[in-house]
Amino acid sequence: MTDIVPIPIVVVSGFLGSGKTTLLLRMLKHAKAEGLRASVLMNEVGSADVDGVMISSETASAMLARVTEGCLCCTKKSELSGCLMQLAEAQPDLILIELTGIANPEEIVEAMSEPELQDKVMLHRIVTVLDAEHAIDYNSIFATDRELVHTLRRQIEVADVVLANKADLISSKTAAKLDKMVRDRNGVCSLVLTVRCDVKPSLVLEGVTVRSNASGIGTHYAPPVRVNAKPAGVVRSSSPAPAYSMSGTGVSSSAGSPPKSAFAKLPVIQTQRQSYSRVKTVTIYPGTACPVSRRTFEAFFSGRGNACLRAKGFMPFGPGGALMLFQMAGKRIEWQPTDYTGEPYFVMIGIDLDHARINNEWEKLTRH
Ligand SMILES: Nc1nc2c(ncn2[C@@H]2O[C@H](COP(=O)(O)OP(=O)(O)OP(=O)(O)O)[C@@H](O)[C@H]2O)c(=O)[nH]1
Repeated sequence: MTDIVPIPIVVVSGFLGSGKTTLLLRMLKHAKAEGLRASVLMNEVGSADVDGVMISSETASAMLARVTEGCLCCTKKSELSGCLMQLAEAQPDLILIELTGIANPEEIVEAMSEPELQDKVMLHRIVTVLDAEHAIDYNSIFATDRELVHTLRRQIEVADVVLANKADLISSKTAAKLDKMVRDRNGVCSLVLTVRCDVKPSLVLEGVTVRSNASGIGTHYAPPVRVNAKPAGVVRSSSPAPAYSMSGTGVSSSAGSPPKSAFAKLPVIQTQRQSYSRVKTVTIYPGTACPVSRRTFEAFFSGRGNACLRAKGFMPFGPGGALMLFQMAGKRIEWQPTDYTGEPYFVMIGIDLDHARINNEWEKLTRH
């Protein structure tokens, strides 16, 4: 007998700039090498979709859907089921969802349980990427935004896999603190220290196989097995030993495969709250002949504290004015070459960002 098997979904969550797109790119590369057709749903809290530009140049065979200007877990939740229906129609072997850095993944799971989606898609894994350099301090840094603190906590509590990413930037002492912080919140997840999300792809994609035909009939996908029967909202402290741990010098793995999503069939908590309250975004289009130097541009973001948690965009600071991908995460700035050929722009994301003030400051800077 053959069954129509729902398409597995991997949800990638984690705070702004932690490394979600880095992980997504790795998983897409792996999927392609394995002959898996992956579709992607990207969500950006602002109006400009920098990550979507990076993903589209990486995913020749995949279908890409984008939701911008809001968070799929709250303000844009009503769009999620339509997007997933659309992506499912193309019968990919896998759907990857990259959430905004301020999204609560449990809300996505809730939306997936809508009747029209139930036999089309199923949760495979929730993977949360942490910025190992800063994650321990989030509670104190964001103390004034209770919704955000709750969201960041839930990102860890409901994850099947937690990547403590940016391990190149932390000491072993910080790694030990991080290990404890994650384990206090989630005793069952696989927890791995990573640099640039370099993780064994099987930890995320094990069990995902090529669907044998376009209708999905005859696939060998094994449905998730719950490893934890406690209701959502309960901190899972006593639990089976994780398949991977973060102790010692880094990753260690034990025998056996990592668990399928523990969260797939947990009772859903109906929550009405927004996942953040004070995080705002500003997008600036400086024009093709940007009148400031790269150094002045970089200085524009410094000293802003929580008012600039993340910035990214495309600016003409490459050789001969070529566009470069600009990334600022955790106060660190990176520049990379890009295929993007559109108009230069950058996005700033921060707490209580004042749109008019940022615009004024930018204009003032460019007049000198
Ligand atoms: N030093 C260091 N930088 C990293 C690592 N992983 C990612 N980055 C950099 O961190 C920045 C943010 O990475 P992304 O993958 O875009 O993070 P993200 O979570 O998708 O960001 P948003 O979706 O915009 O919130 C980029 O400049 C990356 O190159 C790492 O392990 N170490």
